[in-house]
Amino acid sequence: MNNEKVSSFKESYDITLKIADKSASLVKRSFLYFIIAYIFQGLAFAFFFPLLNSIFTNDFNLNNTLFWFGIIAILSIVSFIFRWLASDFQYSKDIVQITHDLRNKLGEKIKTMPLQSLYKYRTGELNSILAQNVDESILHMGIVSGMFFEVAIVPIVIVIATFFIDPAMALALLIALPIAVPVYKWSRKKTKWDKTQGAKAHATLEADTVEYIQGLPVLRAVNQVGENAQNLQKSIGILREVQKKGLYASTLPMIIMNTLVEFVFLFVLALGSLWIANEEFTIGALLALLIILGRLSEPLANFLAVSGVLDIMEASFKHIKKLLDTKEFSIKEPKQKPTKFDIKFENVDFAYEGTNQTALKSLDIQIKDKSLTAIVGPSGSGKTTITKLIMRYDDPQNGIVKIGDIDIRNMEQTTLMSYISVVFQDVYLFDDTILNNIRMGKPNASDEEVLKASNAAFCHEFVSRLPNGYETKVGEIGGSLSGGERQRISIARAILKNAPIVILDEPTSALDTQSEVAVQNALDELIKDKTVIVIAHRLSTIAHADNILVIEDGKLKEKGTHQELFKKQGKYYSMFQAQQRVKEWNVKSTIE
Ligand SMILES: Nc1ncnc2c1ncn2[C@@H]1O[C@H](COP(=O)(O)OP(=O)(O)OP(=O)(O)O)[C@@H](O)[C@H]1O
Repeated sequence: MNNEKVSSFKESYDITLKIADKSASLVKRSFLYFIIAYIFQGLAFAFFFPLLNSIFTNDFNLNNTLFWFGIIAILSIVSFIFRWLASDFQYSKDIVQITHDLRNKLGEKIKTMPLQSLYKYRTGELNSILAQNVDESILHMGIVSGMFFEVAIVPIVIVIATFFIDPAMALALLIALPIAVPVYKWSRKKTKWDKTQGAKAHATLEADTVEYIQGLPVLRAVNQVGENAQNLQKSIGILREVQKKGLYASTLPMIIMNTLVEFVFLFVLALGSLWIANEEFTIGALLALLIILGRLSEPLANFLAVSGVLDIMEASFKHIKKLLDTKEFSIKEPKQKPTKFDIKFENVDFAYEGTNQTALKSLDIQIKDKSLTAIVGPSGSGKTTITKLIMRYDDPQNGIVKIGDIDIRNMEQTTLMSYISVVFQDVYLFDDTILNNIRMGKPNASDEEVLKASNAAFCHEFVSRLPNGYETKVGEIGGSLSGGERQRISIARAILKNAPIVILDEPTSALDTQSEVAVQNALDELIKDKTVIVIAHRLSTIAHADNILVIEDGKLKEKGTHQELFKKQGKYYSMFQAQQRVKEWNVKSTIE
């Protein structure tokens, strides 16, 4: 448990500046002001010795006393001004701006990073980085930095300044150091594990909760609600354990530190009394020493109480940095835009990260502009992977994917995606109005354009039956839209987008016959004059395709029209025959 490495202050400082990014100079300025403020405060404390000595002396001199009062007052005022200037950064809009910029930067990263890298994160994890970690790192930094500089600088300045006034007193002040430093280090080490684990446990709980709620309908269907609730319960239990340990870990060092301060107090009092008795020390000096010790004990205890926050910050920083460091797609120069929309795979090899199995092997395929191409093949043969690479899910390890003879790596991601519409089997509807759900295909579309697309996708009739028509919120009607209706909304989106390439992951395969006819009519509208790629599971639906690509084990096995492939009596033929047999068998068993 205690093997967690505590970062050095230099490491923490560097990562802080990296996170603050273009506001790094504000952070540096604030830190510098804190350092100046606490140097002045330390000096003010150190001058308590001459002040109290001049008060508790036999030959009291008012001018002398006022002089030291004046010096302390000036130092305190200067310290106050610099603390104010440093804190201005904490409480002013700067820190909120850094938090805002960081969230935007992370959001931009999520938007542009390869989907392959994105999918390694669980939804709840990203949630937790954007919402919780950003606040934990930046906002906490503002609060803790002042405390940290106070504890780190004031004692050092006091000891150094005292050394020039009275070396014996400086040594007396140092007696707490050999114990305080190890207690601090021990405390940091002890809380480190718990805080790191705490952040992890929070992120896991959040991810488990999101997944549990999202998967609830499926879990209910397979009667596994209780089983999965156990997982969620486990995450809750782990968080409780970590929090319990965390509290224990931070309380013990605090008690020890407070006790230590009290012992140092007693020790200095005893030593001071002895020196006074031997006339080696004045009452004033002893009083000054006790005042300084009393003044130091409070920030020391406070800092120890919040030093665990440094670990929380560090854990948050690490999560943020990992996300920021994720590789981005590099856009090759010169950036280009295609004028036609045929698609080519030239000798493409692709393996998913973390697997040693190639999903696509030396794949060469050509999809003609404004043609309908079907991709068929056994489950796991690589059909979906082909469509993912067209959308630049990730770059292939070898080979090139081209649209209109241009390497897609020469296109901006947004440009590339503007050329492609996708209709999946599962349609995701956002919790917004039906109108806005369709408008997503073209955010600046007028209401008229949206209605036209809706009509073309055969949505109008069922939308008119909804309580508030197009203004009905998807959340309000819950899951009451049928699969076919959801499909048609997604087709309306695609019609509105009017992209030259359309990818269909056989959207009708899960529908009943009536819905299938409606969706098919909508699709016919969508694919007019487009480069269309259909991932087909039921071969009977793609007999009319201009070209059929048969994929097996990540390679192109056959290509041609239905008639050509049928005549060839190869893989396609045997797949077709097998499906026909299943169909006949289904019909027979229904009749019987
Ligand atoms: N995210 C992923 N990580 C690792 N391997 C993956 C991932 N997605 C797919 N694969 C693997 O890549 C290979 C090709 O998968 P792909 O989804 O392209 O097949 P498919 O032909 O579309 O299958 P299906 O018809 O069942 O949808 C399979 O071996 C699959 O297990």
